[in-house]
Amino acid sequence: MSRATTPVYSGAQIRDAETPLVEAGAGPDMMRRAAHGLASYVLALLRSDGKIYGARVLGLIGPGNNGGDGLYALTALRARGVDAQAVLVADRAHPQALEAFRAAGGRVLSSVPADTQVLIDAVLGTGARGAFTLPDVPGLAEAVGTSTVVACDIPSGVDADTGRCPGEALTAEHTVTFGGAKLGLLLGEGGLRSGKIHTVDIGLQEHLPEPAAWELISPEPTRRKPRLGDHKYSRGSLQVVAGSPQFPGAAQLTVGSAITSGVGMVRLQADATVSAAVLQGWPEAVMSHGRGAKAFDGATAAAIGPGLGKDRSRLVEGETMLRATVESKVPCVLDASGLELLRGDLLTSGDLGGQLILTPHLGEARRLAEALEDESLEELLADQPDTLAATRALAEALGATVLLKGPSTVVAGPSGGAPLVVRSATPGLATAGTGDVLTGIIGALLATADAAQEQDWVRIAAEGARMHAAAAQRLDPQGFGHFGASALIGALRE
Ligand SMILES: NC(=O)C1=CN([C@@H]2O[C@H](COP(=O)(O)OP(=O)(O)OC[C@H]3O[C@@H](n4cnc5c(N)ncnc54)[C@H](OP(=O)(O)O)[C@@H]3O)[C@@H](O)[C@H]2O)[C@@H](O)CC1
Ligand SMILES: [K+]
Repeated sequence: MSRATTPVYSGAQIRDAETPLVEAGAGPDMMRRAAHGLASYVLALLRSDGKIYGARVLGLIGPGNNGGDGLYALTALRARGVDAQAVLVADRAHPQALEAFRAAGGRVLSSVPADTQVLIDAVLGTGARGAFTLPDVPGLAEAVGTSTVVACDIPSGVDADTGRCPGEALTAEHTVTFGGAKLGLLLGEGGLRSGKIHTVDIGLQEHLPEPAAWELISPEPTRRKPRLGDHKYSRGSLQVVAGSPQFPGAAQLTVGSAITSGVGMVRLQADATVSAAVLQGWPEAVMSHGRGAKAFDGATAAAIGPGLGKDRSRLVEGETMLRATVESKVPCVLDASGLELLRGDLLTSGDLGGQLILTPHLGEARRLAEALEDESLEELLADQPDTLAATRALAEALGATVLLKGPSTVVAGPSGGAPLVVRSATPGLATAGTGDVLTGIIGALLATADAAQEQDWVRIAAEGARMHAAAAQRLDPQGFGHFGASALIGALRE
């Protein structure tokens, strides 16, 4: 993997890597490094907030090693003059860490002081099992609202493997995590509760296995740039089947975002009204008059689905085009109503090919699972979805690449390589039409790509999601959500 990506591990992978080191007696050293990393991070937060000496920090301490990390971090903070105290939420705490904390003058309180500036959540880490109930500590609920919550390793209540929260959970603005980023910090509800993630090296690196996933954090270096000598055909041409009289805007957004993402030519197959509307905004778009597979001649990729709605003739055109791409193995992105074309043999072949990229949101993925009559997949997509496992399972069942949209988008190929994750936690993206923009971006990337293998399609789809999220971030850094899908197109240029 390139440096554009960083590894992400399951909680179990991190624990398995730690076990032999703990058995060899390195546990205390690792805990000291973890605590030092956490204390340094909190000190930096306090410094940026004005002062360190006398600043009020409270550690919420659980019964295991996570609580031990918290207590050692409080001890280190005390050495720097921070007024760091603890509340023990269980009837026991890491004995050596508690002793060190007390020896440094730390006190165990029975409530959370109202003037707490930073609240360290060191209740549960990777040893959490089953549902969590928030501790009944006076002042805690208020402090959660007024102080900066920093999670030690992972917010308590979040499952480190999946991001699921089987019971209650704490929400952090920052998470200082040890040894490697955990899936639970990125995925599902965990992705909404972990805030900014900072990883501390505790000496595990060489003991870690292949990661369970990779996070794409900066532009994919393999993305094709125009070359001297290129012409409009050599730069790829994208065939779009989008829009219907009811949803002409979907075609505009798909075509416009494809053009803006950089492709030799974008051709649209649509009726006269939709074509006219698109041409007004995007005069460089080319209208293809052929019908069915004929319109597809010479295109290097296709984008099918946005805004076809329930329009029968448009859906038939979409299906003809989809079959043509699957048969010829030409890359294609399928979204929105296009996903409903996956019926009969298209649903059950199990071998559509990695070059076909499906981009469902959770609801669309659930409908696909239902159509597949796959109960275990439905279970993975239920109330608290396991988005990583679900994306992999859906990709495997259909034999296609699947990009499951959400606050963290997951992309998996059909034959089980490590999925890519893109954090797109920009709530402003939750508006009508932003999915059509993503389809256009991925279509353009597919049309211009020098791609041939499964992992290439996974990377292209993830790069599309990253560009989409980065555009939203540029447009709306404060997260007010004051933008629509068309504005996103204007913000695509990096
Ligand atoms: N291994 C290492 O050397 C290193 C580990 N490190 C750190 O240790 C953390 C892992 O520590 P850990 O294994 O002690 O587990 P931890 O998360 O503290 O919780 C276990 C305790 O919680 C309890 N409990 C469980 N579920 C519960 C629930 N739902 N609700 C309530 N209670 C529940 C459980 O009780 P039990 O089930 O045993 O009765 C047990 O007492 C890891 O995240 C990292 O921070 C780093 O310092 C690097 C070196
Ligand atoms: K924690």
